[in-house]
Amino acid sequence: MGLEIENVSKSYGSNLVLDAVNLDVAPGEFVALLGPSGSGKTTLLRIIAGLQFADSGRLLMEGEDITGLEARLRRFGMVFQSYALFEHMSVADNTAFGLKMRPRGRRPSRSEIGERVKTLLDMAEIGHLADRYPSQLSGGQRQRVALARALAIEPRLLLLDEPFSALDTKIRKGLRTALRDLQKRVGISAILVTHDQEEAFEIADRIAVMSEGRIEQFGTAEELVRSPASPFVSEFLEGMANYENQGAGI
Ligand SMILES: Nc1ncnc2c1ncn2[C@@H]1O[C@H](COP(=O)(O)OP(=O)(O)OP(=O)(O)O)[C@@H](O)[C@H]1O
Repeated sequence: MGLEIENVSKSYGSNLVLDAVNLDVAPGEFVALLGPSGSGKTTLLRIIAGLQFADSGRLLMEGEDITGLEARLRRFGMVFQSYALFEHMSVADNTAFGLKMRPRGRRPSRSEIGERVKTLLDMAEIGHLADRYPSQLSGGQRQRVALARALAIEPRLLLLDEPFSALDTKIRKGLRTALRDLQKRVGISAILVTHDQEEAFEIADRIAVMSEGRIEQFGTAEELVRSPASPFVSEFLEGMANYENQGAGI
């Protein structure tokens, strides 16, 4: 069942930013929202997160209507480009934060929290950094902490908005693999916003190509390349490939 997005529209004044968007994400599936700047990717992700609300349409998570549910009640994990870690807390404490904040009845014991944090940090390959502070980490390591922290609360869905775009090429590639492995091992559904075709193709099971507030095509990388649904999709993918071949990209 996963996440179902039905006819979601959103305008800012007279600017229609999302135009009756439909999308479904299966349990355990990794979906990328790929498109040029201004196509509505971030707005759609923020609506899924509950940080913004659609003007019309519905969102269902595991069959539950979450359209009007506030963000903190959705149990979604989030990682953004500049994810603010708590600078005065160690990596382990940052990761444990969401669990420690739970009301007493739903809070795991100290030792359970410790175990879960250790497992996640090991899975994110930063177990050896548990006692460090964010200021002592590289950008890539910080994003690994952000990822472990987002997953610690056992979210129903993982939302990622250009999480690696501030990092350099080599580190980004390593993180893509780490993200993909972690997501599959945890078995969670995930949605990644990116304008980077290589990133989308490498990580996602299916890719939604967006343009001007609409999903032009939703399919696997192979489907998009083999049978693009519109001139926009073929031109967009071609443009990206040329850009990369010239050595200008990624
Ligand atoms: N708070 C806002 N108020 C007014 N217009 C907005 C607001 N947020 C976004 N927009 C507009 O909505 C459109 C879609 O923006 P959005 O950030 O969703 O696109 P995007 O595909 O994520 O782009 P980018 O890759 O540059 O982040 C843009 O035209 C943008 O200017």
